[in-house]
Order: sequence, then C-alpha cells, then structure tokens
Amino acid sequence: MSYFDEQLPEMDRYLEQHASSEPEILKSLRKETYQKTTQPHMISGYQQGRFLTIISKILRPEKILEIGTFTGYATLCLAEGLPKGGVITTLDINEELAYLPKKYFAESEFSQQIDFRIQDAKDFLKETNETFDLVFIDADKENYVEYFHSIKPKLKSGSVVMFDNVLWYGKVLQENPKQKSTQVIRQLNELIAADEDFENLILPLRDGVNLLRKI
Ligand SMILES: C[S@@+](CC[C@H](N)C(=O)[O-])C[C@H]1O[C@@H](n2cnc3c(N)ncnc32)[C@H](O)[C@@H]1O
Repeated sequence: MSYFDEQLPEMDRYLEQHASSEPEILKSLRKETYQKTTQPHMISGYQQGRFLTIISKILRPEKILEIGTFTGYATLCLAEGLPKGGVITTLDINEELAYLPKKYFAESEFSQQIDFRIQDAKDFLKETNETFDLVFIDADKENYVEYFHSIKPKLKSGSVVMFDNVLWYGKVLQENPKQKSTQVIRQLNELIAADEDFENLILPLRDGVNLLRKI
C-alpha cells in the first residue's frame, strides 16, 4: 500500500504510467500473490520494485541480502542488477508460503543466483561472516534496531542498505506510540540519522524507504 494509493489514487496511477514497465514474470507473481496469500499488501509492488531494480542496476552488487522474502517479488527485482556470478541471499521464516517464491525463482533467469533460505534472519546474521554490497530489510519491524546493529559490521564502504516501511503508515509521527513496532521504527530512524558512519535519506516511496550508504 502506498501513500498516494490511499490519499490520491489518480496520482498513484500517474506514477505507474510513467515508470518502466514490469517484467511479465513479476506481473504473474503479483497476480498469484493476490490470489493465494492472506496478506498480499506485504508485496513490494510495481513502483517500489522498479526502484529496487534501478538501485541494484546502478550498484551492480556481487552480494545482496534480503530479509523477508514473502513471495519473492523484491528478490527478483533486486536480482535484475546482479552481475554474472553475483548472488542474492533471501531469508524468510514462513515455510508454508515457500512454494510460491521457489516456483518463480526456478522459472526466472536468475535461478542459479538466488540462495533462498528458510531461516530466522537474527540467526543468519549471528552465524554469517559474509559482507554485503546491498541489503534490503523488509521483515519483522520489532527487530529493525537489532538488524541495524548486526548488519553494520557486514558492510563495506559504499554498501547500501534499505529499510522498508519506515513511515509505518504515518505512525512515526506519534510522539508516544503504544505499538512496539512504531516505537522501534522511530528509534531506528533516529539511530540512523545520528550515525556518522552513514549518509541517508528517507524516501516517501510507498510506506517509506530509509536509504543508507556506508561512508
Ligand atoms: C513485508 S513481507 C516481505 C515482502 C517482500 N520483501 C516483498 O517485497 O515482496 C515480510 C516477510 O518477513 C518475514 N519475516 C518475519 N520475521 C522474519 C524473521 N525473523 N526472519 C526472516 N523473515 C522474517 C515474514 O514471514 C514475511 O514473509
């Protein structure tokens, strides 16, 4: 769900009409996500998907990490920017839904470059010694601050991190939020803004993307 989608649907349509078109495989995946899942709004979708692809194509990352695969829409968008030999590791804890991303990953031209794991991201980040050029974090909001601390040592100068949903449907403006997720997202945005190891900007794209570059 995007801000414009709710507030000014005609602007949302205008934005889509004036962006690059979505590859056919993503159209099918989006359709099947809406048919087969109970929370299809979690999908990144058209505009954010094109944004992820462009960032990935600019960076040409050897190693991408995605936290929160869901049906694999953003995974395939990010994979479009991988150079030959590059790999995207994507993590999710939902085993029941895994058949869907698996099917589309296998069909895609990136099947050999996608490392899809059913694993809790907190465990993965504790175990891995890898470093990443591009990271997309789009999972359990309550753990966003923990993800920020654990991803930091796994970045190089120039690595890019994107946290999704950092406007949290506008709830970040609440001064004393009761919801834990809102509290954590507010804390995350403050931590990032104060961290001199990064330059960042919150893009008001869909539900807000905090875009960080490690200095
Ligand atoms: C918003 S969806 C991801 C959407 C996807 N990135 C896309 O663009 O279409 C969030 C996903 O995070 C997964 N998730 C939640 N907690 C997680 C955790 N601790 N580790 C890995 N994945 C998790 C959920 O199962 C869910 O599929």
